[in-house]
Amino acid sequence: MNKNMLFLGLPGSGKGTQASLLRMHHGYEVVDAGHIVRNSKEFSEFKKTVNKGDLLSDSVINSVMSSYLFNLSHSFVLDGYPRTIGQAEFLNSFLVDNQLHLDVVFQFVMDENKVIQRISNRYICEKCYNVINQDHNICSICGSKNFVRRGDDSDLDIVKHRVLVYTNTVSGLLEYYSDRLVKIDASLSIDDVNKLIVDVVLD
Ligand SMILES: Nc1ncnc2c1ncn2[C@@H]1O[C@H](COP(=O)(O)OP(=O)(O)O)[C@@H](O)[C@H]1O
Repeated sequence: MNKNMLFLGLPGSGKGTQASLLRMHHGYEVVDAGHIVRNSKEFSEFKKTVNKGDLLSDSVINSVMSSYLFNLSHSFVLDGYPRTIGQAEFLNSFLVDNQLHLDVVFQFVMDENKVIQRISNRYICEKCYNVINQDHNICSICGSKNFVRRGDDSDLDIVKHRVLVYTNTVSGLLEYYSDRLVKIDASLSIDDVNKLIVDVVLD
């Protein structure tokens, strides 16, 4: 059985790109918290917090994520959830109740200045919010050719704030998951990062 995993890493460190590759090539189910938040019917209520670069409260995000967690069955990638100990504990009790297991936690390690630079140049698909690889002019998920900047990507101060929020919250999670943590150098090429992940998670 393929291993279930969680991605931790700064915004812009390539988590979404790697999750998409695992979905396309290895049939992984991807749970992308940011995507779920931006597509949720309550987004108008969340927009102010999201566009400031702040986290939604644990109770709000746990409730938004619940229905997606209920659909988890086999090999899954969690991207962007959990981000706090409160969320990790909520997830853990859900997994235990449903006889599921989180096998590996990848920490995407990358220099803050590099991710800030990457985010400043990043575009997403207007239709499905997939991150667009700059070499392509068509969305690999839905085929749309219309790309936009994300509200929370467009302002440098907000990007820096998201980096700070990540740095302040991740240390607790690194400790919580220390028994299954694997660090990867996220500044390597997309293919090389993919190989590192695949080597660990595929049996
Ligand atoms: N696990 C979470 N806990 C709280 N808020 C979240 C969570 N996941 C996503 N959000 C909200 O959605 C926003 C966008 O998420 P995401 O696209 O994953 O951002 P980033 O690229 O900054 O990691 C976050 O800045 C936050 O406001």
